[in-house]
Amino acid sequence: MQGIWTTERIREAEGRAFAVTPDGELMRRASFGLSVQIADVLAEHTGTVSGRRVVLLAGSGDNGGDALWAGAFLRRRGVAVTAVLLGSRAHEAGLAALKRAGGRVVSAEDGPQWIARADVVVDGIVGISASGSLRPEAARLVSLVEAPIVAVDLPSGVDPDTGAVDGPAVRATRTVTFGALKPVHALAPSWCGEVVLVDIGLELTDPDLQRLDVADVAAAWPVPGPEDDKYSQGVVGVAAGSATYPGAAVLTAGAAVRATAGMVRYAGHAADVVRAQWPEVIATGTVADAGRVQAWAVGPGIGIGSEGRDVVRYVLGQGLPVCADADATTIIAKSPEVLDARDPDTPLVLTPHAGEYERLMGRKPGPDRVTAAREAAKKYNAVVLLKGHVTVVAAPDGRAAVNTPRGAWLATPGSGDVLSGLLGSLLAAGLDPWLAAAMAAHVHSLAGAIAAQNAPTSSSALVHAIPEAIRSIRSLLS
Ligand SMILES: NC(=O)C1=CN([C@@H]2O[C@H](COP(=O)(O)OP(=O)(O)OC[C@H]3O[C@@H](n4cnc5c(N)ncnc54)[C@H](OP(=O)(O)O)[C@@H]3O)[C@@H](O)[C@H]2O)[C@@H](O)CC1
Ligand SMILES: Nc1ncnc2c1ncn2[C@@H]1O[C@H](COP(=O)(O)OP(=O)(O)O)[C@@H](O)[C@H]1O
Ligand SMILES: [K+]
Repeated sequence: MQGIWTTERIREAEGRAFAVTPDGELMRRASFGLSVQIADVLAEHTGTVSGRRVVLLAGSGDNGGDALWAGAFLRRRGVAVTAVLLGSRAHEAGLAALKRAGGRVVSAEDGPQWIARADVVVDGIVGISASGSLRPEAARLVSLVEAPIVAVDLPSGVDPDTGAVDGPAVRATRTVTFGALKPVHALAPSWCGEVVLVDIGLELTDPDLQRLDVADVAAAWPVPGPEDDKYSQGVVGVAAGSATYPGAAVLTAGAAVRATAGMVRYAGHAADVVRAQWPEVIATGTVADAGRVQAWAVGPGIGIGSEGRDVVRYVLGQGLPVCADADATTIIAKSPEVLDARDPDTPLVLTPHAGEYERLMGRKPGPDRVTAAREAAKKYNAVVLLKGHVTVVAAPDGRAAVNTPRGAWLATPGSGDVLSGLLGSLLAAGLDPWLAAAMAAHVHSLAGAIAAQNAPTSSSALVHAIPEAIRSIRSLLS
């Protein structure tokens, strides 16, 4: 698991580290690591380092100080460095170091002519003490940049703790952060670009947020053993689709088929279509006739009328783990009494997108999606997987995981149905529901990238890419 810490926790850890390190040492470590990364981006984009031009956009705080010190290190490698000073003041020691090393210092007014000729621009405007989007002077200069941008600690203008952007902000090619990952790095990947973590010796435990490593998913993915049979791996029940939406049934059941070697049962009006597409599925017309399962995936395409409501109430009443998706979330929002059928100790995973979240909570998720997911998890005593470009998974006990996407090809109809089939099969295998949801999101986005290969894809292709995604994850173990 990768740990992610809020800026408040980072500041506390920095305070502890300050107390036991010589003055300026943490910034020296940070800015040296930063200079190495700036040189790397220079080499990647221009082929060389020496003789290239770097412009530093330096704000008034320590973030600007990091940039100025990194500029001084780059001077030693023959880079022409110009600092454009923003804000009311500049980091004194950093400014002196850059000047000593032969760097040029100009005012914001003179910035544009230097920015126009830069090979790389460094965003040292603001770091973890940021509030709000870029101020007008910084925003104007950033809008002129055509060169790749290396962001110091985080892209300025993006909220460090939520990743929200509500005005001008920096879009970085690479973000070089120090000590530990902050929420912005997981929640705003399209603003951060590639994120590189430089160790400056901070000590942090008990992360506020987590992100699954491939190795975590590989280690926890259920694999049949010699003693297993088709039942013992966990039978997943799929209650999805309808005469109007048979595709939802095919996709949800198909994802379960592709994600597990165990049995998949289907119950609903699309039994014939499901059987035709997936002959290995045992399909029946109603949930009551489905036979024994170890978990249910319910909701995609079932409709939100009384029949759908009865289906949701039935599966919630079975004392089994349930993934309630799509129409099932709307039914729960509109008729919360269906939850009375549930034993509160049995796992429930809700998988709303923003619109379904609004129905469940009576308000939009807003810019702080982690808090939004945590609040819904508390309210429903359920794991909540909040869908979007970045998916957040929160448990009622406060654990939260973030899945950083691999592109946006999953924004295609039916891809949520695939996610619920995947998740249902992991619940049936007996995994902790929070881990199951985070793993499903991870494999879903990897399968999306495999299916897409940088071109439009479809949810059917996504289903077929699931084994390849699992194979590539498990290849780590061999
Ligand atoms: N501590 C450590 O151990 C280490 C810390 N390190 C580094 O320090 C950084 C944190 O530095 P920090 O705390 O000095 O604040 P920082 O983020 O530079 O902001 C400063 C000032 O910017 C302003 N400002 C605010 N919002 C703004 C906006 N939207 N647009 C424009 N300006 C805005 C506001 O000042 P104002 O202009 O209001 O006076 C604010 O006070 C951290 O990210 C890392 O890079 C590393 O060296 C490793 C060791
Ligand atoms: N822009 C995006 N980038 C990455 N993933 C996305 C994006 N938009 C949607 N997704 C993912 O695609 C899936 C869409 O699910 P959902 O909204 O339920 O769609 P549908 O009902 O069509 O299946 C979710 O897993 C979501 O996280
Ligand atoms: K920055």
